[in-house]
Amino acid sequence: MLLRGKAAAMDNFLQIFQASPFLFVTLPLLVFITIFFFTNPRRKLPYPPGPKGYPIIGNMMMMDQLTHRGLARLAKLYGGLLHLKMGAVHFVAVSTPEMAREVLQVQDSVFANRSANIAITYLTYDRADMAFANYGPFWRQMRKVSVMKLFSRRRAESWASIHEEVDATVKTVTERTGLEVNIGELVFSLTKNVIYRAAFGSVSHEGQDEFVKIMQEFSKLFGAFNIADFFPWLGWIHAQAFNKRLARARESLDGFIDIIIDEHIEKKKNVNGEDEKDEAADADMVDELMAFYNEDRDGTNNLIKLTRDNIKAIIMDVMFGGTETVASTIEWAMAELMKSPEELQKVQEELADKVGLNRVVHESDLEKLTYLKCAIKETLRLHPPIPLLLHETAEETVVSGYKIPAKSRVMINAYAIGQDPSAWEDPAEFKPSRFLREGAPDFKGTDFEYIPFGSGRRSCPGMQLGLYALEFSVAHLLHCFNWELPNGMKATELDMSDMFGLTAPRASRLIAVPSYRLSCPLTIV
Ligand code: HEM
Repeated sequence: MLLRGKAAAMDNFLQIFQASPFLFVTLPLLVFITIFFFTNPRRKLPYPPGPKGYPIIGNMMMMDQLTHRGLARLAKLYGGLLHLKMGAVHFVAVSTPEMAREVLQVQDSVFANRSANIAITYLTYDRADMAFANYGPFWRQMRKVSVMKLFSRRRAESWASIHEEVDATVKTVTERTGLEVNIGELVFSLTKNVIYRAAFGSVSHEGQDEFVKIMQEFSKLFGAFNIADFFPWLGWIHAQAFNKRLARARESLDGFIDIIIDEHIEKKKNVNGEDEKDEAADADMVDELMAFYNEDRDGTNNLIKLTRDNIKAIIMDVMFGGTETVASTIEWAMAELMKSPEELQKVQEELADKVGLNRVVHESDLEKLTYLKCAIKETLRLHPPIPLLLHETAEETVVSGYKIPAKSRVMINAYAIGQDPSAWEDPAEFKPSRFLREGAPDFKGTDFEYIPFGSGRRSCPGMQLGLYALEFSVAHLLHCFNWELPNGMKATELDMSDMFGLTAPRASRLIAVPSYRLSCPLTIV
């Protein structure tokens, strides 16, 4: 009886399936998905430790903690891998060399995307550049063009503009001996001129001032708070005003660079045959990039295509990547050395010893200036100009037993890592001699306790150029001049606080009084 009942129930069950083949397919699928969901080992994994957030808004009340110093403080409480949730977005902060190795080496490909907010996406022509493009074939192409054409050693060496601009800076300082010099403004102007000339080949100061204004507005917009970045469905709240500002900023850049691109196209048309060789020798970055633009249009090069938007966005990368980073490091190096007079003396003695005081420093002298190089390395450890490396996960992954969701914004804290007490003795002290010892960490990107230029696929392509500009400028400023703090200020009174933005420059500009140090009159070679 019971068996007959069971058989009847089974018959009914099969009849339902026969009547509905759709159910026949979907039900097992649903069962499979449910089993997979509940047995997926990652589902049970926790997020990395972090402060508890509120429903919906998560940790948004801690927005002001998303700086290199704020995150370093939180890392002391929660560890080297920290999780925060801002609205709908997951944030992960990496603050120890071990965790940096995990994300920049072991799982490099998962962490190689770049996070970009709405403003960055719009202002980079929908990420048409290298710095904000996600990792993939397009980024590889942009990186290849940039490395081949803009950052190669051959090109770095041909950047006579570094020499000319450093000479001009030394001349300016010579005219101000005995007077206060704003070192911050001086070196910002130096690096801005170098990069501007390298990019556009022009020295027009009128154009530069306009361009600097455009860059400043871009910089503000890159970092501006926009609720839509955290709650996409709330974008309408101040979208109109914000979007108008974005559109105005991009129009100004278009107006500026389109004219330069058109001029370069005209120049190219007027150059032919033999002249072309001379032109190639002093080609600026727009010339180099335009070559790909033209080749593509002629149909002779199908490998790399560059649109106008690509060219504009890459030029912005170089401007942002190369100006403030180098300028703020020169200023920090001068400040740290003035704060430690015995270290300053060692660097200046080395300059007197290896170069002498009868001529200025030449490029070939740099190799001999070991202690100066150590002082610059130490400056980059204490003050990495890009303190937070901003990456994004391409897919969900697991680090150290913690779940990291796809599209998490990952902030690798180069500042906190450079001060990690397990990797550095007396981490807060300025001690260039630590880089003298055999096996001391190097910039190469394989020593994860020291990553001022990043590491792995997204590491800085302008490193060689940046280091060269840094060493050459600091060597000149310390070789040609002695420096005193103004108004009898003691070295210990020097304010060493920093600001947080895309870079971390000094909060107050370094002011000092130069006196001429060479035993010969200044002859610029
Ligand atoms: C003191 C000098 C410099 C320092 C410390 C520095 C540091 C860095 C760092 C930390 C990154 C990000 C790495 C990452 O996300 O993992 C980076 C990326 C970049 N840097 Fe530099 N940089 C310097 C100079 C320069 C110069 C002179 C240029 C160009 C002329 C430049 C162009 C770039 C570009 C285009 C990127 C983006 C690369 C990509 O996303 O693929 N940098 N830099």
